[in-house]
Amino acid sequence: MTEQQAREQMVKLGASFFQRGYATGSAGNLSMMLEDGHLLATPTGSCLGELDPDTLSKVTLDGEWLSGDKPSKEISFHRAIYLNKPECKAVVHLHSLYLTALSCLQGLDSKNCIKPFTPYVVMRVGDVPVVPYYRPGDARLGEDLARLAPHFNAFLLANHGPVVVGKSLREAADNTEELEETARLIFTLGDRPIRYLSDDEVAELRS
Ligand SMILES: O=C(CO)COP(=O)(O)O
Ligand SMILES: [Zn+2]
Repeated sequence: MTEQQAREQMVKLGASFFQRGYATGSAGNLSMMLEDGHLLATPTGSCLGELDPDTLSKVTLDGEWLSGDKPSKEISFHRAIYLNKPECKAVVHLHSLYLTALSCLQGLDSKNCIKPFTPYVVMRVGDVPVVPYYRPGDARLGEDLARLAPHFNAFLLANHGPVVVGKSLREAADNTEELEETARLIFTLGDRPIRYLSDDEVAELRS
């Protein structure tokens, strides 16, 4: 994919998230690795529904701002993931309604906040650890994600929202939607007893 195609894809996926209510206002940020090894990211304060391919931020893996508008304040946690997970080529962070609601619950299992009850989360994403609450932009988000990145494909920032990685921006976006819909199912099911997948059923999906 050329850099221009990458820019256009980021604009298109941002608009798609926004139009379907997964992103609102100026919350959330996207990034992807370009073929030259630099990162393309959404500018700080930008609305995912109104991105401009020509003003997207370009930064080095070391965090040097090369071109475009000022990068997201979360660029350091995006970088921490790329630096610690070589197969990761894209990162999606949203404040989507149901995952953010889930992130505000007390008593989440910090090792995996989504106990499997449908197959796709297991097949596509796996366990989702919880990162403790820090204010947006705090360097500790990057420190914690650096530690977790080698082992997981998605993370829930407590009282904030999801972070999902992928081998492409398309994959990271699809997996974010899968997780968001799963969180929606959790709230839809409410207090009704859930038949969780058994250990054998989960193992079969992972094999
Ligand atoms: O989601 C956000 C902070 O966590 C949005 O921040 P940016 O506008 O700087 O990307
Ligand atoms: Zn955020």
